[in-house]
Amino acid sequence: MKYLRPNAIGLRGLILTFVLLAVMATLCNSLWVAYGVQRDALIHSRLEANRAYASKVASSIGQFLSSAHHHLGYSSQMVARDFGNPQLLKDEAVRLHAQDTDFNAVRIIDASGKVLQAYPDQAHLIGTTLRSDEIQQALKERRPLVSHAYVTVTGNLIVFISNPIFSAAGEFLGVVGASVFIRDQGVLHTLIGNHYHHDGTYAFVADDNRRLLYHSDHPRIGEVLTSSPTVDAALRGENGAMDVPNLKGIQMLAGYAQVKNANWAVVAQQPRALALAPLETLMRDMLIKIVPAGLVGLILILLGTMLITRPLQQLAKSANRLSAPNTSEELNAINAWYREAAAIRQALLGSVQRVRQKIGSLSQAAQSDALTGLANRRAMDASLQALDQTERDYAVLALDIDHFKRVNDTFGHDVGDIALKQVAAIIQQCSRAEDLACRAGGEEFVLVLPESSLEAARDIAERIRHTVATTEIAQVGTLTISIGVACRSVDSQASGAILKRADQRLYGAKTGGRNRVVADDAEVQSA
Ligand SMILES: Nc1nc2c(ncn2[C@@H]2O[C@H](COP(=O)(O)OP(=O)(O)OP(=O)(O)O)[C@@H](O)[C@H]2O)c(=O)[nH]1
Repeated sequence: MKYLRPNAIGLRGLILTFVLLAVMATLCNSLWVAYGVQRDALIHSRLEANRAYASKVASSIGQFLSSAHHHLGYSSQMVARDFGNPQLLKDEAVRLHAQDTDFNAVRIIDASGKVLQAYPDQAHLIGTTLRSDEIQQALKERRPLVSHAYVTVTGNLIVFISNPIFSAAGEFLGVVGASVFIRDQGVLHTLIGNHYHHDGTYAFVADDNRRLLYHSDHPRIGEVLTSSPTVDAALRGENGAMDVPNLKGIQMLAGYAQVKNANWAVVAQQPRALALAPLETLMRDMLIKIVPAGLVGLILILLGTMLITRPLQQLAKSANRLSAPNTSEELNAINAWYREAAAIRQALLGSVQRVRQKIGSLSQAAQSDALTGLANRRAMDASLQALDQTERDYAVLALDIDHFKRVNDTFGHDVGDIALKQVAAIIQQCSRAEDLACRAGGEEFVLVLPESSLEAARDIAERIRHTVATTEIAQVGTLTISIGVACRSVDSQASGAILKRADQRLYGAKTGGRNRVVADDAEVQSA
C-alpha cells in the first residue's frame, strides 16, 4: 500500500499552477503578438509617412524649378529680341533677379561662354569666359537645365539653373541662368525647413553626384555621400520607402522620391528607435489596462479552484472514515455539484453501505452461537455489563437440560445437537422480543429478561420448563429442563452476583430432583 506523502502537492495547487502557467503563457503570447503587430503598424505607417513627405518635398522642389525655368524662358525671349543691346540685357537681369528672389545671381552668357551680364553687379565677371563643366554643359545641351552642385570661382556652392536663348531665326545665342546658393538660407531651406517635423524626422536632398544640397544638419551641406541606397533608388526614378541603416549604422525608416526635372534625390527619414518609442508607452498602457482584468481573472480562478477542490477534499476526508456511524450523513451533506464529484460521492456511499453490511455480519457472527443461533456467552456478558450501567430492573434464568449426557450416550452427539437446537428454539419462543436468550455453554442456557419481576420471570421459566417437558424431541422423545431464577430488585445489583444466584438456584433445582424451577433460596433448601 502506498501512503500519502506529506509534502505531496494538492489538487488546488496543481490546478492553480497549471491555470496560472496557461494564463501567463497566453498573456505573454498576446503581448508579444500585440507588440509585433503594433511595431509593424508603426513601421509601416512611418515608412508611408516618410515616403509621402519625401514625395511632397520633391514635388515642391520640382514646382520651384519649373517656375524658375518659366521665368528664365521668359527672360530668354526678352533678351533674344535685341541680344546685342547691353542695356536690355542688364535691365532684364535686374528684373529677373527682382522677380525671383530665390535667384542669388543672374548671368547672361553668350554661346562661347562669355559673360555678357551679371547681376547683382559683379563687373569683373563681365567679359570673362566661364569654362566650368556646368556652364559648358548648359551651352552644349541648349535646353532648360539644372546643373548638379558645384563650387564657383568665388567659392560659393551653387546650382546653376539655365535656359537657352534662341534668336527669332532659331540661332543659339547663349543662355540666361540663375545661380542658387546652396549653403545660404535659400530656397531649399525654405521648402524643406517649412516641413520640419519635431519627431526626429528630417529630410535631405542630394544631386546626381550624391552631393548634399540640403541637410537638416546644415554643416553637412556640400558633403558627397559615399553610398546611400535611398539616394540611389531615388536617382533611378523610384519613389518608395525602406528600412535601412544610415552611414553611421543607425537604422532609419526612410522615404525617398526623385525631383524629376533635376534628377535630385529627396530622402525623408526618422531613426527607427525614435519611431518605435511610442511602442513602449503603448505596451505599458496595455499592461496597466490588463492588470484589473487580470486580478478579476485571478480571483475567479481562485474561487473556481476552491469550488472544484472543496467537495473533493471533503470526500477524501469522509473516505478515511467509511466505518464511522455518521459518514453517510456527512457524505450527503457534501455539495458535490459537478458530475465527477457526484460520482465519487455515490461510490463512497455504496462503500459505506458495504462496509456496514460487512461489519454487521461480522459482529453478528461474533455474537452468535453457531449451533443454536442464540446469543453467545460474549454477547450475554456485554448485555449484562450494559444493564449494570443502568438502573433498569431485570431477571435472569439459568437453564440446564437434565441428564443430557445420556442423550449423547444413547443417540449420539449429532442427535444431541438436534436436541440442543430444539430446546434453544423453545427457549426463544417462550421469551419476548426484548429478552436475550443465550447459550452459556454445553447444554446450559441463560435468558435475560429486562423489566421483569421475579414472579414474571418465574412464570416464563415455568412455561419453558413445561413446554420442554411436553415437546417431542426428534429421535429422543421427551426431555426435561431445570431452571434457576434470580432478579435484580430482589437479589443483587451486580449482574455477576445475580447470575451466580441463578446458578445456585439451578443447582438447587437439579439437586431437588430436576425438571423444576427454583426462584428463591427457600425453595433450594426445601428442594
Ligand atoms: N451433543 C452435544 N452434547 C454436548 C454439547 N456440549 C455439551 N454436551 C454434552 O452435555 C453433557 C453434559 O453432561 P453433564 O454435565 O454430566 O450433565 P447431565 O448429563 O446433563 O446431567 P445433569 O446436568 O446433572 O442433569 C455432556 O455429555 C457433554 O458432552 C454439544 O454441543 N453437543
